[in-house]
Amino acid sequence: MHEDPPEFDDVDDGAEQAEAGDPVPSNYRCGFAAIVGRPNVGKSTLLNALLHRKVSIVSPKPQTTRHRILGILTRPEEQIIFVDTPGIHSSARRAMNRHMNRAALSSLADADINLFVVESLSWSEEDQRVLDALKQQKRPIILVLSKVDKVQPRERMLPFIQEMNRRAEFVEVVPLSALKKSNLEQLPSIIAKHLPLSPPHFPPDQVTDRSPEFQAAEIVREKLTLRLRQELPYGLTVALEQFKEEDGRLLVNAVIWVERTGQKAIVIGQGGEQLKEVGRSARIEMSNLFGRPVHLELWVKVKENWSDSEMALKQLGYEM
Ligand SMILES: Nc1nc2c(ncn2[C@@H]2O[C@H](COP(=O)(O)OP(=O)(O)OP(=O)(O)O)[C@@H](O)[C@H]2O)c(=O)[nH]1
Repeated sequence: MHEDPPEFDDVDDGAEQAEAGDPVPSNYRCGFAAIVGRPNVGKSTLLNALLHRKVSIVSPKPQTTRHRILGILTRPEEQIIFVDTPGIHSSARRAMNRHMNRAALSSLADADINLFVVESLSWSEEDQRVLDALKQQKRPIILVLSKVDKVQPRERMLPFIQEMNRRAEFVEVVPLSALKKSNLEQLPSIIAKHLPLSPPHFPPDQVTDRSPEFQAAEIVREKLTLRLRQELPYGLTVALEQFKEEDGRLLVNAVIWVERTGQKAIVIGQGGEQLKEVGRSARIEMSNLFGRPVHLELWVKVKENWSDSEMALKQLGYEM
């Protein structure tokens, strides 16, 4: 069972937003904060909660995020460019998994500060591997202990925090729940202290570097991932064939690429029900995001072993 995604309607956290045209103060700070950790610890949920906007898709299945995604938070005194990264994982046998690890590792090397996300009360060899990679970078690390809403009673956190502090020197340890939006408010100010003095890199109203087309494809992939069981989500990807506006509506055609014919039948479902339901929920989310009606057509096609072919990955839009 998965938890309901948090809502992002006009949340007011009391922080003022910067406006276009405001003069930039000389003590303005701007830089990159990478969000790193093993798969499924809640990195994308954290990014979305910090931005009050969904810029990165979320599912209960590990390895949902496949790309490096920027989420931009602009405030009167700082612009924090968050980098959501794929979960770093040890079994990187397929080309897709190697691409994901590369994307994550290059992000933490480029960041001014790293947010190391660890699920509260849960420590594994995979977490240790991420920490080892982080330590090599010699950048400040904020330890984010995610999903504290699942910890009862809260006192159980204390020995865990002590244990974590023995593993590395963190500039701050922040236990929080991105899902319940608790203890998030202080994080941007803590991060900002470690960013260089610099004018903003992006206009104040820009929230992500990702195009509307990318976001539309990701929405379809999220709905599929939420509905499909077991391994199948890892064997599919979504590519847009059409994304255009006509008479005030958005016309979107997307192809769902799977690796085998048998998978095609599973995605479509009995009597086409599954695909219809995916299309319905994706269309509703796209209409909300783009603020206009959406006509969405989905096609399912087979490209054998696309996830283990560097060439197919490139053709399907994965940066190599
Ligand atoms: N209870 C609880 N669940 C959370 C919280 N944050 C995230 N989750 C859940 O954890 C699961 C994984 O969340 P994601 O944000 O996709 O995790 P991720 O680290 O980006 O995952 P990858 O894409 O695999 O790297 C989802 O089912 C989320 O709803 C939280 O604060 N509390």
